[in-house]
Order: sequence, then C-alpha cells, then structure tokens
Amino acid sequence: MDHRFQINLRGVIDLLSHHLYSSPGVYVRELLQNATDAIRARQQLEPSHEGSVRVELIEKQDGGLPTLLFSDDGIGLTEEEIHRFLATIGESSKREALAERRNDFIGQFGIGLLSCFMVCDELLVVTRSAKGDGRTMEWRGRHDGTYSVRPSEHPLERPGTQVFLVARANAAEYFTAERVRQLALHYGGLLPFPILLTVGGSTERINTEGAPWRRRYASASERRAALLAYGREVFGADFLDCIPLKSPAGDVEGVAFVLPFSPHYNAKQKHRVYLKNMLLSESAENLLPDWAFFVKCVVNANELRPTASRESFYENETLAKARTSMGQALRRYLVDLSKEDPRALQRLIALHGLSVKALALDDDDFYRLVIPWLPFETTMGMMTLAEYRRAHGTVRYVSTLDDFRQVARVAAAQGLCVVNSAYTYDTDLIEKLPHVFSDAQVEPFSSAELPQSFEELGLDEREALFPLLKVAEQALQPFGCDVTVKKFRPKEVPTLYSSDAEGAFRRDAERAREESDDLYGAMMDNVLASAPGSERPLLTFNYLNPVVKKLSGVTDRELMKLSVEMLYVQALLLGHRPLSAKEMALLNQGLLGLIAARLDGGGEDSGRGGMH
Ligand SMILES: Nc1ncnc2c1ncn2[C@@H]1O[C@H](COP(=O)(O)OP(=O)(O)OP(=O)(O)O)[C@@H](O)[C@H]1O
Repeated sequence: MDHRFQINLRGVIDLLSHHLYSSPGVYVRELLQNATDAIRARQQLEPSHEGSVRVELIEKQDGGLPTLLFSDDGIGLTEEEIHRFLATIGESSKREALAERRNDFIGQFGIGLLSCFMVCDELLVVTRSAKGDGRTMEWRGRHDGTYSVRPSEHPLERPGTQVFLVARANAAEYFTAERVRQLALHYGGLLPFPILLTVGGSTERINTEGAPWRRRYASASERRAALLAYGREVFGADFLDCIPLKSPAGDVEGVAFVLPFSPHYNAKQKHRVYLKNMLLSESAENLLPDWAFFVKCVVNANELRPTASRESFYENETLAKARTSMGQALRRYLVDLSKEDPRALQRLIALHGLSVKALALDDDDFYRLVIPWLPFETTMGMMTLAEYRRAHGTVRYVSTLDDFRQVARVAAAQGLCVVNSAYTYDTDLIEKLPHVFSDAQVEPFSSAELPQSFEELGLDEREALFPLLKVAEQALQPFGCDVTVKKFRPKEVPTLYSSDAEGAFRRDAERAREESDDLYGAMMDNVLASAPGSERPLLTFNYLNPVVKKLSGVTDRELMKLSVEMLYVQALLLGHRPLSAKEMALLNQGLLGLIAARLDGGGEDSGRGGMH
C-alpha cells in the first residue's frame, strides 16, 4: 500500500530560517509580496482597481505581546483555494502564470508564507474572494503543522485578505513600530500603490510614489538632482553623476551612480535590485559587466528570475542579455561625455582610469573616442598618444617598469620620447593603436636601441680613448659584455649598459642558474641552450663625462681595469639590473681595491696611479 510523505513543519521552518532566509525580518517582505500579487490578480479582473496595503501594529496596554495585521484589497481566497494554496506547502496559485511564461506575479514557490513562522507560532488569515460567493473565511495555521478553516465571525465588507500575527516572545523586536516601518519601507519602498502604516491610532503612508526614475520631473536638471538625492539616501554617498539604465531583456530599468572615489580595481560593486518593485537584494553582484566597477546601481527588473531565497537573480541567458544592454548604456554615457563634456570625462578618467581603459580595450568605437583623453607616462612627461604622435610620430614604448627606469633618464636627455606602458592595460592600449588608426605606428623600445642615437667620436678622440677601450674589452670579456665609447647626455652619466629583450632574458636566466641546485640548474641549462640568440650587451662609455675623460689618461693599467669594473657594476645598478654572484664579487673586490689604491697614494692625487 502506498503512503503519503509526512512533512515535519518545524523541520522545514528551521531549514528555511537557517539556510534560505537571511533574517527573520523577511516575513514583512513575504507578506507585502503576497499582498502585491493579490492586488495584481484583482487588477486582472478589475483593471481600474488601484489597491493598497495596510499594516497595523496593535500594541497591548498590559505589556502583552504585540499583534501585526497586514490587510490588502486584493483578489482574496475561496475556501477551496485556502485548502489548496494556503495549506499546501509548495503549492502556489501563481504557478500557472509562470508556466505560461507570464510574469504577472512575484511569488512562485509556495513557501513564502512559512517565513512568518520565524516570528510567530500561529497565523490567522481572514479572507474574502473577489471571485467567490461573498463569504469570509478564516484559516488558522500553526507552526506544529495543523490548521483549521471555518467561516469567519467577522465578515469583511469587501474582497481582500487580512493576516494576523501575534509576536512570539523571542521575536518581539520585529514587532516594534520603528522596525516594522523600516522593514516595510526597505522591502516595499518602490511599490506603486500606497503602504499605510497605523500605529497607536495614527496612519501614515510610508512609501513614495513608485521608483524615482519613473517619476516625471519639470526639467533634466531637476531629475538629475532628485536621482542624486535618491542615490545619497540609498548608498550614503555623494555620487558624481547618475546614468539611466534600461534593458528590454529582463525588462530592467534603473539608474547607475558614478562613484565619487576610486574603488579597488576589480572590486565587485554591490547593487540594489528590485524584482517587480519589491526589494530582492542589496548586494547583487552579477548585474553589470566586470569593467563597470565605477558605478553602483539601483534597478527594478520585471522579468528576471529570482532564486528561491529571493536574494539574487538566477544566472541565465536573460540576465546575460540584460547585463550587455546595461553595459551599453554605460558605454553610451561615456561616449556622450567625451563629445559634450570632455572635462567631466577627464575627471572621471582620473578617478576610474582602469575601468575606462578596460572598456576601451573591449570596444573600438569607445577606444577611438577615449584615447585622446587617456594620459600616459613618457620619458618626457605625461601626454596622450595623440600628443605623442603629433610630436614624435612612431610611438615607442617599454612594457616593464625596470625597462623604463633603465632608459628614462638617458632617453629623455637625447630628446627621445618613450612611453612607460608598464601600468595595467597600457601595453595593450598602445598595441591596439594601429588596429584602430591605420596610419599609426607603434614599436617596442629596448635600451639596446639607445646607443644608436648617440654621437660618434672624432678620429683624435677615438685615438685618445683607445687604451681605455682595450682595457675595458679585456676586463668585461668574462661578463660577455661588449664595449664602445660615444657622446651622450646627460654628461653626468659615465656609462650606459644596454641589452635587447633576449639579452635581458639570458641575463636573468644565468643569474637563476647560479642560484639553483643541480636539478634545477640542469633545467636552467636547457632553457639557456634553447633561448633565442641575442646581441651581446653593450657598455657605452660617455666621452662627455669628466671621469671617463680622466680615466682615459690613467697610466696605471690595474687602476684603469678596476675603475672600468666599477663603472660596469654602477651601470648595472643604475639600470636597476640585479647583480649576479660574479658581479657582486667584482663590486666587493673593486671597492676594497679602490680604497687600498687611495690609501697607498696617501690621499694625494699625485700618488701612485693618480689620474692626469
Ligand atoms: N494576501 C493574499 N491574498 C490572496 N492569496 C494569498 C495571499 N497570501 C497568500 N496567498 C495564497 O497563498 C499561496 C501561498 O503563498 P506563499 O507566500 O506561501 O507562496 P507564493 O507567494 O505562491 O510563492 P513564494 O514562496 O515564491 O512567495 C499563494 O500562492 C496565494 O495563492
């Protein structure tokens, strides 16, 4: 024989309160939601019916537990519907509409009413159906899973439903006037019909008239001011601007607020979302594209699906489409700003540069519009790529901070403009330039190219430098470094170490090889063997530098070698290149050697090995 499942209601309530609902306060949301659905259902029968919800707090004079009464003038329930929908967990009168893909109602799961048992032990529902025989029925449901139905001794004059909840002793905090007002406003603040709260005989309307972005305003500036004031009220921040959002997919509408501070890059903004004008969540994260971290928004969706906890939207195709549409609205805003108020766009870029850059990479049209306003660091100061191209033609760039430091000073002194594209997205943005502007040219720059722009020495000068060159070639042979002499600025820089990208890689790999154990070392040997061949690094002596000139006249070859070695190490350090073990040893010996030479000479310039 077949048996029916039994449900332990207490167990189910426990499950809901601990695992589905974030707080017992959601009972107000569920009751408002049922009232809203009932009013909508009645409007389908009587389109001119306006509807309202009344919430009354009945406080006992004798200090007994308060009662809350939720009344609506919605569709009500017949006796048969009471048994079917109110008393059957998981049964909902709204399922049919959902199955027909109509989005008339907020409820769908048939469990919302159970949330009331988080704050009371018994529910009394008095209801009169707009469709029935005019009788008023009374349903008493208890948290132990029993219920009773009977005709009410207090018939309702008009169709509608009243729900009575007597506070449970440990939930009395959810039944104070302040808390009820706050919860009703929180969840139902955007509902398009009045919510009237009665406490101690006086009644107030607690919600305003629907969503602020749907209201009519006398002018655009009044609208902007009202929306910004609303943003301040909701998020407690003075936003820079507000952007209307709309998506046909999901029937979403709302407003995005531009943050007045720069959020952490990649921080997911938490948005406030309403479903059919009832608050769904204050921390929805999946609503906007990832790059839109410079805004926080409030939206209402009529056709997105809630999760059963009603605290976020289901990630489905409609939500993905809505996200794209809202992304487009944000993009349009930025595009319009670039045309109509470039200064405001510049301020926005200064504050939210990364977001703007990410969007520019994603979208060619936006790139074209925004690139004239994006500042880049160069060896000759901050400038936009457009300014760079006007002054220097081909855009040269280095993609790491170390590379930039290595070339910055010397390149600037030669009048060479190089972009530091080490910051997030900058290299990609530069490399995108020729794809968007067909006449643009860009090329990566390495320190190896610097000496090409240096001035050559005259014949006499070269002859005078010959001994120094010979000594330097020999001294730096063990380090695989070539040597040359040229004239370059600034003259305070005695030598420049330069290498191309492969050379830098080889250098790093060799250093790692030195520091590694046998196993790893063997692996590094393989890496080095298969590394692409590179030009040898080059140490360029600067003939304009007084020390170099002096050094070329030194007669003591040992001292000359020592000085060359020291200049080599100094060039590496100035170029922010880490020293290998061999080079560290060179530095130590060199310093000691120079001190010894100085001491031997008794501190006199005319001593042994002095420079002439
Ligand atoms: N104020 C009301 N007026 C008329 N019918 C109501 C009212 N409140 C509840 N009901 C009926 O009780 C049923 C169960 O309500 P409940 O809140 O548990 O679930 P739901 O609203 O259908 O779905 P969900 O769990 O998603 O909220 C509803 O489907 C509706 O038929």
